[in-house]
Amino acid sequence: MVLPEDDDEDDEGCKASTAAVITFIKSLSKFEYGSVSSLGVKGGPGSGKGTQCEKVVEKYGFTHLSSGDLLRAEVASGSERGKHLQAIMQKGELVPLDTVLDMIKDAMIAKADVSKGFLIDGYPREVKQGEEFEKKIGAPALLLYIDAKPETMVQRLVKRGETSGRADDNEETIKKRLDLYYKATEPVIAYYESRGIVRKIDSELTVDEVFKQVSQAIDTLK
Ligand SMILES: Nc1ncnc2c1ncn2[C@H]1C[C@H](O)[C@@H](COP(=O)(O)OP(=O)(O)O)O1
Ligand SMILES: [Mg+2]
Repeated sequence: MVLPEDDDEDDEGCKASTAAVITFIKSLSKFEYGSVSSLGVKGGPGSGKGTQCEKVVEKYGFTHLSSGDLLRAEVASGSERGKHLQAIMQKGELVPLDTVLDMIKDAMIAKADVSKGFLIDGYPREVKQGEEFEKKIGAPALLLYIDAKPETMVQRLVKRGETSGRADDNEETIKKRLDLYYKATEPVIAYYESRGIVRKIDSELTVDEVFKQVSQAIDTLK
């Protein structure tokens, strides 16, 4: 899936300054926050990533960056890129690699001076995205793997769909998203597992019990 050419209009002009800011972020996070510069949060749709991230933000002062939320905000803006993205997301497909990474990068730059760390929720979806993230931003300190059974995820999403207004919280799209999740995400988990940074969180429990495990994982970084 390729975006229209004119999306890259100002790309060249921005590249140099973006690179400088990213270098600045990296040195800043190393200097002030040790290794807690970015934390990946993975798990299937409906596993509870958003719910847990919200609690981490509250307790640890991290900034929550959900790739899905960033994309939905772009759609809500009504831009040409947003319209194109909406069509892809409605089908339950993955949006182009560079688009998501650029949005995450921009959001990190915007919060670099006020954030204690970043929760990168729902990204990378594919190993290739993970490699791109490391090239352009840096390796995550930890990967929280929010693990729930497929039945649990479907059940939670159907329920969320009653109030979320999300175009993709309907049963047909949910099934597609779960299929895609298992195909694309398991290699991603394996990729980070080989580096020893995955912390598996049992998300079949209550929100608070899940959060206890999440907190323990984050506390090991201090
Ligand atoms: N541990 C838990 N027990 C019960 N419901 C939960 C839960 N964690 C999250 N939920 C609910 C909240 C949402 O309505 C729905 C999906 O959660 P979410 O945080 O939006 O998931 P995700 O961001 O991984 O898609 O399930
Ligand atoms: Mg979410």
